[in-house]
Amino acid sequence: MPMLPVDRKQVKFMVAYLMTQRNPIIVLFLLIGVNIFLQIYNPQFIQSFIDAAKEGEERSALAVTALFFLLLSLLRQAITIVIQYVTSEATWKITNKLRLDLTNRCLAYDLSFHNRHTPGEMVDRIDGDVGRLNNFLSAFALKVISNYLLIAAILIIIYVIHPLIGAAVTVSAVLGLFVLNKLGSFGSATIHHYLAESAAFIGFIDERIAGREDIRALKGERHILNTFYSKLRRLYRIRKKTGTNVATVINAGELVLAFNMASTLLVMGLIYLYDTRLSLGTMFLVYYYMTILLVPLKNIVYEVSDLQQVNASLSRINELLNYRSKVEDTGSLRITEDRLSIRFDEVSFCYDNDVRGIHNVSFSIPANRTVGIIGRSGSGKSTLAKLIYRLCDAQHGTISINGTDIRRYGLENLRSGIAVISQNIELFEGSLRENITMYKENVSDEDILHIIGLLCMKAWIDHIPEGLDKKVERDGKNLSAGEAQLIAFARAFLMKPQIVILDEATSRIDPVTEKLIEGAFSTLMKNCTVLVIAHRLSTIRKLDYILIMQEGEVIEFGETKKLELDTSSTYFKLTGAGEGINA
Ligand SMILES: Nc1ncnc2c1ncn2[C@@H]1O[C@H](COP(=O)(O)OP(=O)(O)OP(=O)(O)O)[C@@H](O)[C@H]1O
Repeated sequence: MPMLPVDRKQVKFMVAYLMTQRNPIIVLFLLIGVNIFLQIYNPQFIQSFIDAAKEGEERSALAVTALFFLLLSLLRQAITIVIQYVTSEATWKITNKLRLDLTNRCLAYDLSFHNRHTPGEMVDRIDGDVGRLNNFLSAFALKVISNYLLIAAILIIIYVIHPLIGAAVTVSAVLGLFVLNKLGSFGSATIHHYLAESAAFIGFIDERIAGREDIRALKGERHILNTFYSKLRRLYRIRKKTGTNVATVINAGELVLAFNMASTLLVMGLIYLYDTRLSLGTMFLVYYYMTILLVPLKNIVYEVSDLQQVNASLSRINELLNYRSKVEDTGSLRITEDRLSIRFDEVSFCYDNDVRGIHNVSFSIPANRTVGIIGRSGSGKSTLAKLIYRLCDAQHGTISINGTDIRRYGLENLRSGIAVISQNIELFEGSLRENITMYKENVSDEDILHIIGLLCMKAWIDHIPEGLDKKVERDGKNLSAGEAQLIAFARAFLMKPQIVILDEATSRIDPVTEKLIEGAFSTLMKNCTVLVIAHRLSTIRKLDYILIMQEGEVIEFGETKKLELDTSSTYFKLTGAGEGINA
């Protein structure tokens, strides 16, 4: 198809998705074929009608011809409705699969990807871009295909009727298509630019709305509104430019078609004057075909702008699907042991913006032992957790579990054994049960209540009249921060992890509940290797090991008991200096 300014890779990609709905698409092509046949065949009744009327045919015979014309027109309309239904059904299935694939990929991508793309931007890609693609497939792709088939069929039939007129119409149509094709690529770059800016704008709004409470508390509204306004102005300017380009394409296309139609009609008139074999009915038939021909050609002009948007959306979808995660899931080993040791060997990691996460970190935690990690804010404590969980991979050094590099384990298998509980707890709209089980259907209420009991949270759940059926609102709005943390604990221990990472996990719980929970932890964590990231020394005193971070480096690592007695150790000085102090 000469009109499609879509690159080959994107066509290949779309074909792969279209193939998932092979049968409905075959049915569609058959229906489109019948539809085109009727469009070509039906006008011949008009030709017969005109010629018969001119020759004084009986009224009843004329009425039969007219009736056939009407019946076939009705049949064509019915087929058009079926085509629309099957198309919309198939395209929804295709684009929903694409939405699912994109969401899955985005969830699996590494930290570096998520650092670069805000959630709002991803929503625009997964829903906005795929939505545009859906419109393209349902309202456009099939229309374009039928348009081209119809153009070809009309040209053939006009050739059959009169080769010279056929040649004139073909020259006119090919010229028209050539010019439209040239117009098609005009403005594609501005549309791409507009879509990228619009996604970033949605990301901006999303982030500001999420941070509304802090913005209000810190009186940041004025600044936010000013930035919002300047971004809107920028978007408006780009949109104006894009709109001008699209309008130019449509108007220029219309002009080309009008000129083409007029000149072809002139040529046809001349041929009619000199060729006495041509009847009035035949001339009307050719004219009728020409008017039908104008419809797909005009459609193509209007759809050029849609196509440009889809082209831009397709390349953005492809970009998202083809992103090469820096955390590659190439390992095939499975963790089979219950007891897991963790070892860091000269591990260094830098974030994308060249910020040093950790540098040359080495330590070793034996299986089923506990380690408390302390250090000033930004010293790299959470980075250690992200590396063990493989949200990102170290650029240097090796992290191993039971002596094997963690990159050699399957990612899902590795993560399934690690529970990370942090301050940022994500809760979802649904029941308390769903939020604890994370939608796993094979977890019974008894299992949940057992864990809740072990975590000494029974009094809390008994206090809730609806129990596990309690409705949790979006983002856990109807729960306190402490309650959200309790849910996170239940959620984590329900998965029976072998490694538990607590990143400031009890910071929002009241001191009485914290004491209760700490007691429960010691039972639950007996069979786990545990890393506790903390700001308060009291939280980690009872743990087996202490690791002190400073500016991305480990400045001390050792057994708590030994460090407590070593007067030269940083830990000794810290505990001597008192509570609540960071290294
Ligand atoms: N996603 C990120 N992208 C870029 N830099 C980051 C990212 N996360 C952390 N950093 C940077 O890496 C360094 C270590 O951060 P990390 O979160 O590990 O510190 P931390 O000791 O856990 O701090 P806190 O106690 O405040 O949680 C900091 O300088 C921080 O700015």
